[in-house]
Amino acid sequence: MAKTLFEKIWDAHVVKPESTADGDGAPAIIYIDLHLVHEVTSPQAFSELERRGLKVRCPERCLVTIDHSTPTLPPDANGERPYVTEQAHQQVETLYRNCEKYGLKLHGWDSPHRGIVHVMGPEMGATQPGMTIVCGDSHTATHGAFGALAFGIGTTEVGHVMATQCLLQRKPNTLGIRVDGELRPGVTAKDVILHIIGEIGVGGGTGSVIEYHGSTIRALDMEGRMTLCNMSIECGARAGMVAPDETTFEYLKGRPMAPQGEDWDRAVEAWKALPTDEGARFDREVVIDAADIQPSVTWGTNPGMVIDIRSAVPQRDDAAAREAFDYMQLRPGHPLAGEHVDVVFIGSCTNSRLSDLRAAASILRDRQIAEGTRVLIVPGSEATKQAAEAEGLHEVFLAAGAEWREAGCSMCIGMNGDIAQEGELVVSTSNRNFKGRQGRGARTVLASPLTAAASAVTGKVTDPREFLTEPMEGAA
Ligand SMILES: CC(C)[C@H](C(=O)O)[C@@H](O)C(=O)O
Ligand code: SF4
Repeated sequence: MAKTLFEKIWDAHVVKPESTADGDGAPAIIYIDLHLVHEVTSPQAFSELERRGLKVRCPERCLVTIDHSTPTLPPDANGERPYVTEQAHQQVETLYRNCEKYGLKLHGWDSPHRGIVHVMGPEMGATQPGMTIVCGDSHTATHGAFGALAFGIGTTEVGHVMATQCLLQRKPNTLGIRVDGELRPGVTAKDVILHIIGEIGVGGGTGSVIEYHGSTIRALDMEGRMTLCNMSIECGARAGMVAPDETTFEYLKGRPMAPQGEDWDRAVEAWKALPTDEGARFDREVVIDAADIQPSVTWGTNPGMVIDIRSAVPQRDDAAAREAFDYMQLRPGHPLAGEHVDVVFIGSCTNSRLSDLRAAASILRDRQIAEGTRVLIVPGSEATKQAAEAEGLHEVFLAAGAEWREAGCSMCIGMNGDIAQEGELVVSTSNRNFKGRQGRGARTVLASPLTAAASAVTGKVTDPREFLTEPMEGAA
């Protein structure tokens, strides 16, 4: 029978199928290949292990790091890290202690790989096609870019996976999102996913595993595919995935945790069998034309409130829109482009990889950031930071007047103290624009790294095509 990518991975990992015998049916038990762990959602799970006197079943299947509560400013003269609160400090210290106690390798401050868990997993080659991957973190969907089934779990489940390497799950349904055609100049993977969420809405993927396919998706590099899959959760999907292909294999080859030698050849053979079979059906399908996608931004307080950057904020009069207009201090029918920008944040597991930093640098090179705008650029991992510095990107950023920080989640969520002030407008390459996400009263506009960099230069929400040297195809 023809199967989808999702079905192949699901079937290969079922330890015990869902029982439908008793009406409700017990969920399936599935095996987990890789468990990503960070300091925020692990403490209770470790406490539970301790309470029950259990061990971590497969320490070698855990990839552990610190990312959310970590300061992005360097240590002081005494080597002290500037933690925002003692609680943030303790969260990190607790993970150090738990890793020691349970025999887990922690990519802590001294690791050259440390970073946002969704950036470092792929970078290390830990994320591989065909795997089941979980993390106590909603943006685990990022790893689906490799043709893995990757999704976020709750803290209780983090404990289950630690103890058993298995998880109870109901089989989700599938949603195919096909995007065909060439992207217009200045349009990036971030614009594709913002456009998709704008089209299908924040509930458009609820309960589903999305497979992104079509010629536009095939043409994306791995970092673009990660950006795309990363935001799947923002339309309510359980996971997002892209079938593996040569682009995937080329990215993974030679990475520290990827298979080597003959194992590599065997792995690639197996991975080639993963893509959705001809004739396999998704439960639902959405089709998008790449030509319809423009640089996109959010205007409201959820990631589905999206407009083409040249459009006016919609003339909506429903309760959600009114609340959003009020919080965002925007008026329906007026353009968002041209609004004063207080802060630009380039970072997060959506857009903090080398290609994102290069995109930002392509606009910031030999330019200055507008007066009255603060720009924070935070690489996703220590390895990304090193790679960016090796090609001099940090010099471009510093010369433009931006701040160049240590790797971590930073202002995506502000748990480490990197926040915007009340009322400030932030153009942010992250994935959530909820009220207060980037600081109490801070107003978030989600955008691509190109749009963020263009807005940094002008100090206003700006169409990045104003900075492109190529002809502005489609621009009115
Ligand atoms: C802190 C963590 C549990 C949370 C998540 O689940 O995604 C965070 O990463 C986020 O992006 O909101
Ligand atoms: S970068 Fe943001 S979205 Fe990603 S894991 Fe960290 S807080 Fe969550």
